[in-house]
Parts: sequence; C-alpha cells; structure tokens
Amino acid sequence: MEAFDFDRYDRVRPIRWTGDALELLDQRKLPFAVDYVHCGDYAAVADAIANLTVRGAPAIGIAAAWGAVLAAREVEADTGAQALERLEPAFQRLNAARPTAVNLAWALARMRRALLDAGAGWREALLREAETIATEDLAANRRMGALGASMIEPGSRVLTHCNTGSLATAGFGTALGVIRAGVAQGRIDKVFAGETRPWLQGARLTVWELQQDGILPTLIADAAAAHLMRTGEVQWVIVGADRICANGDTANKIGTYQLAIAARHHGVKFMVAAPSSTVDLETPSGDAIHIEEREPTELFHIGGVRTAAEEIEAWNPVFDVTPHELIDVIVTERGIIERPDEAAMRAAFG
Ligand SMILES: CSC[C@H]1O[C@H](OP(=O)(O)O)[C@H](O)[C@@H]1O
Repeated sequence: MEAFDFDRYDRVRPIRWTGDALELLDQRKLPFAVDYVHCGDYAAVADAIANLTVRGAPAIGIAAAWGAVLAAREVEADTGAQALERLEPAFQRLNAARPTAVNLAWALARMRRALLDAGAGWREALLREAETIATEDLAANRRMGALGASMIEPGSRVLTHCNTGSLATAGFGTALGVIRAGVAQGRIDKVFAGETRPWLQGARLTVWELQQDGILPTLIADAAAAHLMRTGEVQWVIVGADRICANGDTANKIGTYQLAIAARHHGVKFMVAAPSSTVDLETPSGDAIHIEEREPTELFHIGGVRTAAEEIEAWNPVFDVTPHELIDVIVTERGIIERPDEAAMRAAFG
C-alpha cells in the first residue's frame, strides 16, 4: 500500500490526559460546540461514560483506564495487590457505567492485571498501562484501516452507521478508519452516513469528523438505508462493534442488524471493523449480550426540543446483535476473517 499520511486524516482527539486530570471532548455538544469536560476523579469519569460525554467502545475503555489512574490518587498502599483491594469500589463504579461494549471491562481487567503484577511501583505501572492501552488502540486502528481498505475495489461507494471514528477511539477510528484509508487510497468515491437515531452519532459526529478531514459525506435517514441499497448505489456497509462473540455474532449500535439484513438481500457486502479488544470469546453468542436500554426521553427529544407527543411510552435499546451469518468480513488489527464463525474466531483469537 502506498504511503498513507495518517496524520492528515487523524486530527481529532476526544481524550486528553493532563497529568493531573482527564479532559474529555463533550460529544453531547458536537458539532455545534467543541468543549472539554474536566474530570478530576474517577466518579466524574464514570458519569461521563454513562451520560455519553465520551462514547464509543474503545474510547470508553480508555477513559475508564484513566479513571482508574485517578482513583489510585485517592489510596495509599505498599503493593499493587493491596492497592487493588482498596480500588475495587472505583473499578466497580467504572465498570458499571455502560454494559454492552466489552472494551470497558477489558480495559479495567488490564488495569487490574497491571496492579497485581506490580509491587511498590504500582502507581507508575498503572499510569504506564493506561498510556499503553491508548497507544495500542491507535496503532490497531491504523493497521485495521489499511487492512479493511485493501478489500475495497477502487470506485466503491459505502454506507456507515453511528460514529466509529477518532471520537470513538484513541484516534483514526475503526470502521471510519477503514473509510478514511479507503478514501485516501482512491478506493472509496462516496461515503453515505446514517443519521443514527436517537442520539444522532452519524448526523452529529461522523459528518463532523469527516468534514475535519475534508471528506464530505452524504447524510441519509436511517429509514432510507434499504432503499439506498436497492438502488445499487453502495457496494459496502462498513460498521464498528461493541462486542464480537465467540461465534462472530456482533453487538453494535441499534439499526445495524437491519442494515445487515438489507445488505444481504441486496448483495451489498457487510464489514465489521473493530480492534481485538472488542472480541469477547467468553460470550458464546449474541443471545448472551446485555443490550443497554437508555431513558425513553432520548427518543422524545432532539437537541433538547421535544419532538414526540406527550404522555407516551418508548422503548430505547441502543444496541442490537447482527448474527455472524449476515457478516461477510470482520477486520481487526490481527487480520481479516471472511464468513466469520466460531471456528474462525477461535483460530484467530483463541
Ligand atoms: C468504534 S465505536 C464502536 C461502537 O460504539 C458506538 O456506540 P455508542 O455511541 O453508544 O458508544 C457504536 O455502537 C459504535 O459502532
């Protein structure tokens, strides 16, 4: 692959460690305001994950890791094991912030291991682990972008869902990283972005991110996706993931499952791009995934303005599961898995 100027397409950093605090780009306010929320303790980080100040599977894992570093400032201990005992309430609070993306629990497990492996130098070990988790994610995303783009024929047009870019990761993105690399290499001519109701990650975040790169996407209503595929306009649907199970079933933003059904029906290829930190071999299949349900009020309002009739009920699951049979390819930094199933997943990650 010809040299690719990653930095040109990787300008946004949603998470900043200042040395004393964590600053999080407030994704609730984008694209109309670029403000950072200052988190001086782990409880503020847990709240920021829960209220979507920071969101995106890898990003919430990275934020939680820094939350653990902040929590460590509040305890005294002679060894890492002793520190972990005293940090357990903080770890549990951070882990409980959101249930579906495995990256949150995965990052905290790494931080636990770093403490258990450390002696008196446990504070430095914890800091190093948080830094490593973030730098590894950025490297994984850039590799994944190149791998995924290599599968896309020049002149292709793609549809993506939700936001899987720099805002959702340590940088560059997962599915949006594949798209960035594909555009840069002339493989992708046009990017369609689904608005992604109710939180509008597509309309507010993906569009804004791509604009920073000089890539101008075409926004569509979620309800227009199947019709777009029927026109033959797109060759790929490229999405991220929050948890990829042992058999390849994949949890992702609500609306992904119906995209996969429409894609299969219309002969559009379906790619899931996610770092290996999103693979969870402990979860056998999609039926075992806890699907987060958020407050109905998120369905009743847009931008704080009520758009639904009063005195009604709503059901607001914010993820769904795409069965592995509907996924043509899963791309991680470790490689490409075509027609994913349990044998392929265990061979690649077991
Ligand atoms: C690379 S981000 C993966 C995943 O996270 C997003 O969910 P949310 O915005 O609720 O955190 C979405 O499902 C992305 O595809």
